[in-house]
Amino acid sequence: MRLMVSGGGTGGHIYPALALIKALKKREPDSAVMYVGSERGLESSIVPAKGIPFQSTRIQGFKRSLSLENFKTVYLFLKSVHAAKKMIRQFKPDVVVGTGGYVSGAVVYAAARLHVPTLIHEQNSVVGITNRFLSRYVDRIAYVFDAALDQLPATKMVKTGNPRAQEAAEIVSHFSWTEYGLKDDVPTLLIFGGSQGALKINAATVAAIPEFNQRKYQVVFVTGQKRYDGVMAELKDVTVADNVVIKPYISNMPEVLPKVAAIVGRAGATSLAEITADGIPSILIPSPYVTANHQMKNAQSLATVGAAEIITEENLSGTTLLRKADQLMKDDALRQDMAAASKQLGVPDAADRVLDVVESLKQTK
Ligand SMILES: CC(=O)N[C@H]1[C@@H](OP(=O)(O)OP(=O)(O)OC[C@H]2O[C@@H](n3ccc(=O)[nH]c3=O)[C@H](O)[C@@H]2O)O[C@H](CO)[C@@H](O)[C@@H]1O
Repeated sequence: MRLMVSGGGTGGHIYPALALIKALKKREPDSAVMYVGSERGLESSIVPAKGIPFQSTRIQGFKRSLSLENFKTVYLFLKSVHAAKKMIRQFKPDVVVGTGGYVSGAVVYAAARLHVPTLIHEQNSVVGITNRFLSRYVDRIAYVFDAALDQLPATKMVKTGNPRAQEAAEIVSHFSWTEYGLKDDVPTLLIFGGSQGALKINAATVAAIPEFNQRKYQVVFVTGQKRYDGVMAELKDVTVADNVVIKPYISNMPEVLPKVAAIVGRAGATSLAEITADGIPSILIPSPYVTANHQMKNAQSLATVGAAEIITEENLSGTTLLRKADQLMKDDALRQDMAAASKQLGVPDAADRVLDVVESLKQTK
């Protein structure tokens, strides 16, 4: 198999693509892979660091208001389609897969124009702008939430789940909290605001730290790479006790997650795929800044079955965060019930399901 994959901008689009590549390499070790990302997205550092062949192109998103920048966006899109066609002619993929983000718009569109079989993966319950555009041109659409069904062409849809769920479910973790200076026999609460960190979650956590210092559980607070210095500056005069650790980013999340007792986080689709694959209880604070409030819908799919609790960003403060965190961390039975409900939603063979679709597309060539 020669597979070209494109997805980017943010971790939620990149990690499913990487999980798919991992599953392909396991199934067909001789397969060749090319990842095409944007020059400035997170993928330009994450993907090459994994030793995966990576090519990039310059691209940007549309501004919602009428703006001259939008002419530049169209220009960069057309230029990227041209560049992607060149990459496709060179690499000669059997199939091209897009996992979302502007860059995948250009690459998958280019592939469809060149009559290379195409598949897109939609992680969310509300379809993103890129996948909405691509849905007219691609051969198949892999999806996670049934809510996406009536937003896309029914004949192309295949339910697969999110490939990252399989990576999370299959990992044999040797991670120890001692690597963070913490203990392995104390329950750990992981707080993180998606792949880039979230200002409001960071502010509430900073406010709660003096109280977390007194708790019998441990707290790992991940700020987001770019927000770390700001958080540390705010905590300049605050004592951070031994049971609290602050990190800018966790690069081995699948290893860390199985050792986590509960999560406080955003409700990005890829995070939720991991959380449910591992069966982890969570307190979700959906980002209100995303298309059609889709994180709230993602979060509700967990909350309605008792797998998660929701705090709206409006109601988020150090006090509300602490109250919910205490409730969960002090009640082992509640955590167990939520964990079981969470696991019910997991799709631990999602990557294989996507690969099956990829293989079937190759046959159509
Ligand atoms: C603001 C925004 O547009 N967010 C979207 C973005 O979120 P975002 O990029 O935050 O995506 P998710 O929360 O879905 O996934 C984050 C990914 O980053 C990983 N991670 C995170 C922190 C860390 O320290 N280390 C690490 O590896 C997580 O394990 C996960 O694999 O893409 C998702 C699609 O999947 C959407 O549902 C989200 O609405």
